[in-house]
Amino acid sequence: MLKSSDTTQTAVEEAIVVENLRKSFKLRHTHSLKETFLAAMKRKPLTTDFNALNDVSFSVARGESLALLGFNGSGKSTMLKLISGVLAPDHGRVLTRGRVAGLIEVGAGFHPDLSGRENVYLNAAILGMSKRETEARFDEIVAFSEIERFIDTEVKHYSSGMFLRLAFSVAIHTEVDILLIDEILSVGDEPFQEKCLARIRGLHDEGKTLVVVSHDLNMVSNLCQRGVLLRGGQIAFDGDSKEAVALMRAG
Ligand SMILES: Nc1ncnc2c1ncn2[C@@H]1O[C@H](COP(=O)(O)OP(=O)(O)OP(=O)(O)O)[C@@H](O)[C@H]1O
Repeated sequence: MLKSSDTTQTAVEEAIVVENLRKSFKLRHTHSLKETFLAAMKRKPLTTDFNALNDVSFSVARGESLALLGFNGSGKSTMLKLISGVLAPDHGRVLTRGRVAGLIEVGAGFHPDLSGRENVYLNAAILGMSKRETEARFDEIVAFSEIERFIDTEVKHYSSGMFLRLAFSVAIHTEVDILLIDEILSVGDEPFQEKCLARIRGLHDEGKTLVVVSHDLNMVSNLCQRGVLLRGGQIAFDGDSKEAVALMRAG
């Protein structure tokens, strides 16, 4: 089923359709009450709109792996948040088909006062899994994360790597059709990164759709066939991921 505020159907093979997307944020120009007051008196604008993404359109076929590339601040994470539905666009629309799991901010769905065990159930529920489904996969999820000893510890005592391990483990053990992965892989140590990459490749082989953001250009161009290069919130290149990386490196 297609998830969208709009009922227009897309071609069957498309997992994600992004149409004329614009997302702007307000930039504040004052940082104290006094400055705000003085600026208001002088009728100076207190904020200006800044387009993090401006008129971006592309689509991702089912089973495709797409790397979102670009320098710091080019709009990659904003794009992932719009695809996952964490953010709403100011203009345009995003259509997705199937279950979307986003690994966007480490531990974003975690409640600090709950234990790892309770958070597994909470996060799995957020990703659309029933309690019974989670119970059936619980041991596998914890084994993959390799944090068995700490599973009953409150997650506020976890390191960022431990957060990542559990969050990643839950996400890849749920029934997903589209997996969105932001830089977070870099939080894990090398052996865990390798294990995650192998699992992500496995999911792709099974036909899942991937959208990956990473500054590890070699890894991402090996993992993904296609690269979309963002520059200043707009698409500068859309094509072979190795070509996109070469263009990015050229500056
Ligand atoms: N909530 C927000 N409020 C204001 N500005 C924001 C917000 N989120 C993002 N931005 C701005 O939007 C622009 C794009 O940010 P985004 O995080 O999408 O970039 P990015 O390509 O993922 O960068 P990086 O490689 O550094 O992670 C940046 O200039 C950022 O400051």
